[in-house]
Amino acid sequence: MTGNAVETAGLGRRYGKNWALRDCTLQLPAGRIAALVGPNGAGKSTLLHLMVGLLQPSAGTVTVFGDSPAGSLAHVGFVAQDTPLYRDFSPTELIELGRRLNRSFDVALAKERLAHLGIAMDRAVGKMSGGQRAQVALTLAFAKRPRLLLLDEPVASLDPLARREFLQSLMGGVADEGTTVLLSSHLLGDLERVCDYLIVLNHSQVQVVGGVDELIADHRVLIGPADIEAHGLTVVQERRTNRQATLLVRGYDPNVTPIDPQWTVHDVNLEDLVLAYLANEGAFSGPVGVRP
Ligand SMILES: Nc1ncnc2c1ncn2[C@@H]1O[C@H](COP(=O)(O)OP(=O)(O)OP(=O)(O)O)[C@@H](O)[C@H]1O
Repeated sequence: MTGNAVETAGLGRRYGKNWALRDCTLQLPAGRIAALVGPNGAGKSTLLHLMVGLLQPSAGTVTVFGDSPAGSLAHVGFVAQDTPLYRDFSPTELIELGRRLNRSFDVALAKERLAHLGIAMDRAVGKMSGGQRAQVALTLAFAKRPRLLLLDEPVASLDPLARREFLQSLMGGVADEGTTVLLSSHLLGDLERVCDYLIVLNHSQVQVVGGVDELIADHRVLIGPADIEAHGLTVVQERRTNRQATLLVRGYDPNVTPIDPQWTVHDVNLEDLVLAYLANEGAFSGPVGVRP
């Protein structure tokens, strides 16, 4: 599938005088598994709620597969942070509800997944553990066979085994169906394993957006003696001790910007990259590394 699953332009949402999300312009290309990361209160849930039309923008626009959020709802699966389900309903009843509400609802997939997870089909979800409830909510979202799956911290309440199972089925599902996924989480290690696109929000604004491979390729860690500089490079994060300097830089190309040979150059991983940007929130006011 080509094109963008989601496009936002100047999107913002305000509560009173405070912006929960501000001037957010981004594209999420179809078929990607995207990580949405940022500190508490950065605006991640707000962005997801705007994408499904649960919130209305105070500024700007958001489209999903070229349509309004309301117009594209049939193609979107959403699991909110608190996995809201009808607490008195059992999985059997929720599956029946899903089938009646969505013509494409995959009853067999839902039943198989819950059986595989050992979840009681006739027990009210209100009596289940938080992790089991999360699994039921995720299963219902999967079974809708959406083109876009929006997940707000879906693995937070899952145990390590369940987390791995969930992430594997997520990758499998996307490979099979071409589903676009946007997944908010604080677990950077998990995200690194499954995501190929990254959106970093910080203080209500987009700080980084782009393909993970392109972003990794565009950044390097330089390590050298404490007293040398890296002239001509964009430094995202700089740490100096008495003996050593460690810089995370963007756009390093040895053919364009020769550096002091005392620097050693190292690759970055996603976790280092995200943490460097989050630690240096003031340095960049708009998105960087935009190469979908
Ligand atoms: N209903 C509301 N009324 C007032 N302010 C709100 C409301 N919902 C969110 N906010 C504020 O908007 C900002 C963004 O909140 P949001 O829930 O989108 O952040 P988040 O990145 O999802 O955070 P977390 O990682 O803690 O879930 C926060 O400062 C929050 O206090």
